[in-house]
Amino acid sequence: MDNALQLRNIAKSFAGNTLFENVNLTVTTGEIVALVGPNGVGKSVLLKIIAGFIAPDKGDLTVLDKERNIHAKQFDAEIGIVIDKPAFNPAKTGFDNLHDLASINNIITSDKIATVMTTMGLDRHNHTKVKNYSLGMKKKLAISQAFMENQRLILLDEPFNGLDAQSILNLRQLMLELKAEGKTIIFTSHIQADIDFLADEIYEFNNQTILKKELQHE
Ligand SMILES: Nc1ncnc2c1ncn2[C@@H]1O[C@H](COP(=O)(O)OP(=O)(O)OP(=O)(O)O)[C@@H](O)[C@H]1O
Repeated sequence: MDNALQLRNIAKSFAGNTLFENVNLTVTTGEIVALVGPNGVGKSVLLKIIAGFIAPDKGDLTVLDKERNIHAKQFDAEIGIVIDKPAFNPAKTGFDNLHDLASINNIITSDKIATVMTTMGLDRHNHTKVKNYSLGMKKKLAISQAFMENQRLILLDEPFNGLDAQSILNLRQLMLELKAEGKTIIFTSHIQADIDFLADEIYEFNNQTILKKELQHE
C-alpha cells in the first residue's frame, strides 16, 4: 500500500524551547491516525508542519508523493486542515465564506458547497453572519472547508470540540465515509472514545518524540 505521508527526523523548537526531535511517522493512504498527548506538547504544531504552514527546523517530509522543501512555506490544495483559528470573514455568511474559499481553486460548484454544508448540519440559506455563529457552527464550517474540495489528506485539530452529541456521531460517520473513499485523515483529540472508535493507528507524544500506541479496540 502506498503512503500518504512520511516524516523523517522532524525537529521543531520555538525560541530555544524544543518541542520535538526525531519525529518519524509513516501514514498509509486511507488510514485514520490519531495524535494524542497532553496540552502543549506540539500536536497542532505537527499538523501545521504537515500542512506546510510551519517549517520544521530539521528533517524531511514526503506528503502526497511530493518531497517538501522545508525552507519554504507551502500550500497544497490537496490537503484540508482544521486549525484553531480558521480565517473566516466574520461579516459574511457561512455559505459566502466557503464560496470565497472555493473560488481560489475553482474546482467545485455552489451545489457541492451546499451539499457539504448539509452533511455538516449547516444550511446554505442561513443568513447568519459568521461573527454570530456559535462555537459548534464555526467548527462545522471549518470542517466543511477541509473536505469540500475532495482533499486527499485531511488534518483535523480537535474536530469534536464544541460539537453536540448528535454532531459528534455525525462527524464520526463522515470520517469513516471519507476513509472509505480512500482519504487519509490525521486528527488530534483528548476524547478517548472518539480515538478508540476511529483510529487505525495512534501516536502519542512522549519525551519530545512520538511513539506508536497500542490500539484499545482490537
Ligand atoms: N507560532 C508559534 N510561536 C511560538 N510558540 C508556539 C507557536 N505555535 C505553538 N507554539 C508553542 O508550541 C507549544 C505546542 O503548541 P501546540 O498548539 O502544538 O500544542 P498541542 O499539543 O496542540 O496542545 P493542546 O492539546 O492544548 O491543543 C506550545 O507551548 C505553544 O505555545
